[in-house]
Amino acid sequence: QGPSETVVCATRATVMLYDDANKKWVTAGSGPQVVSWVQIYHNPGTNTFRVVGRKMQSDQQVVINCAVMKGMKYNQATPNFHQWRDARQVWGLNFSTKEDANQFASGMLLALDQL
Ligand SMILES: CC(=O)N[C@@H](Cc1ccccc1Cl)C(=O)N1CCC[C@]12C=C[C@@H]1CC[C@@H](C(=O)N[C@@H]3C(=O)N4[C@@H](C=C[C@H]3C)CC[C@H]4C(=O)O)N1C2=O
Repeated sequence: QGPSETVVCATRATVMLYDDANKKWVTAGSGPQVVSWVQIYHNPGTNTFRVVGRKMQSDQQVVINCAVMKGMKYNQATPNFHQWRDARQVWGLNFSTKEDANQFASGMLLALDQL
């Protein structure tokens, strides 16, 4: 979180990327598939939002740092799996509970609404 950013929402999720070449989902980041702490940051100065996720393990590896683009379609494919496209790839969030999923989705929809 930068100095001028506030946190819109924060949940646990496994961050995934769609490997278009092999038509399969892979977990983002290196090493074992672990749950990440995924936050949406807002920079009120520039009115921009980004999704930042860090693995909930010792190295806190950043596995997603993705701008929320105006007009982006946030697809709640299932109650526990939500996905969206950015310029280069498709991101997926696998939530352990519907509550976590709803919490994140409401933060994302709020962000999209303010762009
Ligand atoms: C127009 C457009 O872009 N459409 C996109 C979706 C989209 C629509 C609108 C706006 C943005 C976006 Cl992103 C599209 O369809 N996409 C985006 C890339 C992938 C996919 C294309 C084909 C495959 C077929 C199966 C399906 C899929 O992946 N389902 C999941 C799934 O198989 N899994 C994941 C969990 C649950 C399921 C829901 C966890 C791991 C794995 C598993 O269950 O083991 N697909 C997609 O979602």
